[in-house]
Amino acid sequence: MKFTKMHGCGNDYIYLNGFEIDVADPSELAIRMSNRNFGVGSDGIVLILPSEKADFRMRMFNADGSEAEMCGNAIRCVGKYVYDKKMTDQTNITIDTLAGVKILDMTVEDGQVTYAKVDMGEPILKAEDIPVVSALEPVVGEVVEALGTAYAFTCVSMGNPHAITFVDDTDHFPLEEVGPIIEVHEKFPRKVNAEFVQVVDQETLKMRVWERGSGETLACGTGACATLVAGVLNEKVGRKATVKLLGGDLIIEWDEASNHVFMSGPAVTVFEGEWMLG
Ligand SMILES: N[C@@H](CCC[C@H](N)C(=O)O)C(=O)O
Repeated sequence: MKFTKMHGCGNDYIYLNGFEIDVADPSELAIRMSNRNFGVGSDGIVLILPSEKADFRMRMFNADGSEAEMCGNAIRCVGKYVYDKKMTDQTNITIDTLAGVKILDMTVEDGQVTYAKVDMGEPILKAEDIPVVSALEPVVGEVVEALGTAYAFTCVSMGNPHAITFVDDTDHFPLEEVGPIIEVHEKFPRKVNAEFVQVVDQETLKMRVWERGSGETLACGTGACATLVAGVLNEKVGRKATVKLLGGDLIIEWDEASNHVFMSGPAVTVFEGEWMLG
């Protein structure tokens, strides 16, 4: 089975062409392929499929086999995959996800996509739709305790759930200890992606993420979008900012007129391979 390894800011997934192959159990395959010792090694897998609603459809599975509604870094790579492999000759395409149809505007250099801007749609701020158990609306300052410390979270869904808290220093934050506790906290009925964010200035945020189903990753596109929204709601940042992640930078804008969030960032192909284990 042929696969392509790609990343967006170091958030790496294995891309499978669902036009050519039929994957019977993607959850189980995600667990095996993502394993960094016994598999290819990745944060999860992504299936590229035909769609009746859009130009293409994507399904993404975290490293633990759980399916996520949306993935910001993967959707840029799906755009690159279909353009570079000549499955489309358009640089403006639509991709169907469990979080709705998203629109991509791709930059091509020397015949290949290097960068894409994605209309990520409107952020979801209603507690029951995120979902988070909270009486707040929007959910700004929901206190969740982990290891004896109370964290004030702002909760935002970009189709998938995020909980964002602001810290003084992301570099020295004990993410491996706090992240797993927040991910499965009872206030988050569908679990949560947890973002720990340092404000650098009005136009720059630094973020580390503990992803639902994958643990710490080098970047999270939906997480960067949710973080910018949280930054605006907490009056810490303007409506357009650079979100600096361990694996690179994303530019995020929350447009006031449309209420849509736009994410811009790179998409990179690392290698192609053949999976021999069935
Ligand atoms: N890394 C992704 C998000 C992947 C899904 C997430 N772990 C979830 O379960 O919601 C991104 O770039 O958005």
